[in-house]
Amino acid sequence: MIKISPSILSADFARLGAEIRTVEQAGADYIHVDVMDGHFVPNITIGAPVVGALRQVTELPLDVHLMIENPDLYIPDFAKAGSDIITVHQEAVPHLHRTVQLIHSLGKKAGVSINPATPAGALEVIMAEVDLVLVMTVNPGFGGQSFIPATLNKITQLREMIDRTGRDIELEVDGGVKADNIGEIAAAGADVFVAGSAVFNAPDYTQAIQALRDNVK
Ligand SMILES: O=C(CO)[C@H](O)[C@H](O)COP(=O)(O)O
Ligand SMILES: [Fe+2]
Repeated sequence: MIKISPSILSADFARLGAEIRTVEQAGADYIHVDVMDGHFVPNITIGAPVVGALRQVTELPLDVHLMIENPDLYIPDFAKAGSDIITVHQEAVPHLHRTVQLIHSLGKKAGVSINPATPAGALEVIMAEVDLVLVMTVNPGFGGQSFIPATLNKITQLREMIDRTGRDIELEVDGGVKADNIGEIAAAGADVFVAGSAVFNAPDYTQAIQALRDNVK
């Protein structure tokens, strides 16, 4: 069973509460929240207060993707605001094991993400500790970009690494996921799919989420 995590980056920020309710009714499994600081990535989005506001309008797990430098400074705020999964970037963190321990100490699931140019092997040692691996399939910073096909092989490698642990680790893919490519991404081994523009730019969110599911064998 796959999971769909609509990214609110492509939602109407002026009507965020209504957008979240609509996408929840449309069959979303998670709500993906993209946090950007203008340093790790060339864009600025939202912070913990917005996560706290979203927590009031949905029961769905909040899947918080931190594209920020020094995440240890802000992880307690995101945990308190009601995040369920907190994902940091391997490239942004000097002491990844310590950061994963911090997330777990706050009672949250810990995810680690890698950029398109970072090899799968960068996660080998931390794999025993994480709950979720997030593979960026576009360069982080913006919604609506095209899937980078060279990342498919990395998804296969990470699936093998996860299976070797024998642990229940989710393999999430983020960037350029559409109904016409989700099948091959799922075949490579991913089981959680972030979809921003594919859902929020569609006229009917229920149909858009169903179209994603229908293309996975
Ligand atoms: O982390 C992200 C960008 O850095 C977003 O989650 C991602 O781009 C989703 O948007 P889309 O599905 O439109 O590609
Ligand atoms: Fe994201």
